[in-house]
Amino acid sequence: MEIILASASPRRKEILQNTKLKFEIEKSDIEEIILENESPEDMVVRLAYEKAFDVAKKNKDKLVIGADTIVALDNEVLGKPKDKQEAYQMIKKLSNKTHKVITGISLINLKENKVIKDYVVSCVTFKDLSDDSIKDYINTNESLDKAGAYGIQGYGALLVKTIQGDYFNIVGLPISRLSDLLKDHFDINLFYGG
Ligand SMILES: Cc1cn([C@H]2C[C@H](O)[C@@H](COP(=O)(O)OP(=O)(O)OP(=O)(O)O)O2)c(=O)[nH]c1=O
Repeated sequence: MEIILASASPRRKEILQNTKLKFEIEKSDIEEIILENESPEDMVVRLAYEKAFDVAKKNKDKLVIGADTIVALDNEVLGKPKDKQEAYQMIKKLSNKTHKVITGISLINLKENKVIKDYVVSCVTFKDLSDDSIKDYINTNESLDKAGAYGIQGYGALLVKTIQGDYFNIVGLPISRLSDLLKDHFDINLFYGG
């Protein structure tokens, strides 16, 4: 079965490219709308599904993979900051606390009427950051396209005290869970690619 990753994220592409899987990229153009009274977990699962479904409609015989990542501090969802000022506020909020990074994944093959939805949670504890170190981080310019305004794969690693759970989930694609879902539901083995 041909596979499409419904994502414009270079990180997701890179993580999946570290396996033997052959896939194409086709990005979805859904609007990421936030609904009131929706839990962070429900939200990422819904958005991952909407991204995958948008691409699956145009590719009914293919298997489409969608994902969405957010940062949740208590019950507040931190998505991508709109500017450096908001990025600064987000990092300040995360300082000296533990937050969840949640990635929703959805696998859709409309021909076989299969829709799989799941999510993975990792916990990240930030150091007690000084205002100067937050400023230094914002000046790296890596905040703006990332949930929670940081990238653990870059300078963001310097903000982190500990992590619990799957590192790749924090970067945007929980490859270990995805591998289980592909095997269990589609008989696809990432060690071999097919
Ligand atoms: C917390 C964290 C997030 N991120 C990224 C992962 C996601 O790409 C991004 C969250 O945005 P998403 O909306 O999940 O994804 P995207 O817009 O980049 O790509 P697409 O919707 O086309 O699939 O934040 C990191 O790269 N590192 C981190 O440490």
